[in-house]
Amino acid sequence: MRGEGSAPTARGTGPHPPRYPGAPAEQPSLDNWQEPPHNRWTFAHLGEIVPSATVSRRAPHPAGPTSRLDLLTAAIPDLESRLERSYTDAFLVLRGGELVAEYYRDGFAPHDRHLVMSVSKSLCAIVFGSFVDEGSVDPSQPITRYIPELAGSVYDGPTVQQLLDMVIAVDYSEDYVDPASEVQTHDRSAGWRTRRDDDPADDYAFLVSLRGDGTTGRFQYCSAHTDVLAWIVERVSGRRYAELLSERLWAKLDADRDATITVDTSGFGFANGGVSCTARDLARVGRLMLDGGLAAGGRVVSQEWVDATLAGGDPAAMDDHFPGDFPNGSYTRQWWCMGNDRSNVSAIGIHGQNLWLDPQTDSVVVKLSTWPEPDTEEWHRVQSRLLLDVCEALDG
Ligand SMILES: NCCCCCC(=O)NCCCCCC(=O)O
Repeated sequence: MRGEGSAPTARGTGPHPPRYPGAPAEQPSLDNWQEPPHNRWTFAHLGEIVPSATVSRRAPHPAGPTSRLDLLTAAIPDLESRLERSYTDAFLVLRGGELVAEYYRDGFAPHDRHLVMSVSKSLCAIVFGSFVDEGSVDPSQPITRYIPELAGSVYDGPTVQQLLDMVIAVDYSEDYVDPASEVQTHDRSAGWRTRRDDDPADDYAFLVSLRGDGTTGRFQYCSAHTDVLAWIVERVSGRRYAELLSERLWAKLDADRDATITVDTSGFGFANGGVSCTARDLARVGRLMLDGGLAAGGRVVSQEWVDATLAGGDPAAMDDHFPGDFPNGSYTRQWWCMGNDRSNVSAIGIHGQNLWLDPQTDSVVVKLSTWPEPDTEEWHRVQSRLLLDVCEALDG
């Protein structure tokens, strides 16, 4: 992956996959995108360079909420008001192949994409699992075997499996509302907030800057770890993460719509939180998990990978902080495992995003929301109570 087409990098983090095959060393940027040879590519990918709005072919949106909840309301009469009160934009229940219920708030339609925040992490893990399956990544190996540029960082020593399970002590505050937190520096490096002069040049450079005390084994939620996973699959394939997410997952879902992922100035997809997609397409991802890694377009990831995810991780590794009331909860391969008697497993994103699996009823529940706060114990409780009530209604 070196030489022609390798993207220039922030010092010490490259090479990275080129934005497009055959791109010269100087990659497309805000300063050169209108010039050849970049314009051949940028004119068809402008959203990666200049913020772009969607011009919907369906405008205006239908007035009022779209709601089909009748199969659940006998068991949960106040379902619609609970969805409203928990700032739901989209809600969907799929049992086997049957669409049992669907709800979209006023102003949000089934074809609208919604930011899924850290649900993106669980999508990344599926892509990552496909690389493990084919033998190009070995989770027992040190992270620096794949990304030597991480030598000297917190990632110098831990294994890939520890990265997947987030059991690395890292100087990274995941306090979303603290301007001094690392998660906000991470956001700025990735183009999610206005840059400051001394910020790392891009997400790769941010990852290289992270430090820790060298201990492993205790769960510490850290969004940066997912971007390292994405970096690893980029490095072993020589392809951009956005392309890998498309080829290895999205293209196999028979999805209604393309998903999107935000990119930084180097074109690196924000694997930990930057995916947007429709509720129905996200439900297709849940389906493939319950179907042992098989999607409409063929096998995505092995049954073994899926089984290991659904089996859960080590509850003893968790701190007391698990979203909702799940004392036996665990985290493995970028999924939250509730450790309850239903064996629920979920992809979770701040502000109320859930891709919730209920193996007992072979059901997937998607809830996409816009809670006014990113992440409070109380909101997680409200959300998980609702999701559990839906599962219990499906039992009946
Ligand atoms: N800054 C970019 C996006 C970060 C998205 C973070 C996210 O969605 N996190 C989910 C946290 C889940 C619950 C964690 C907890 O309660 O411990």
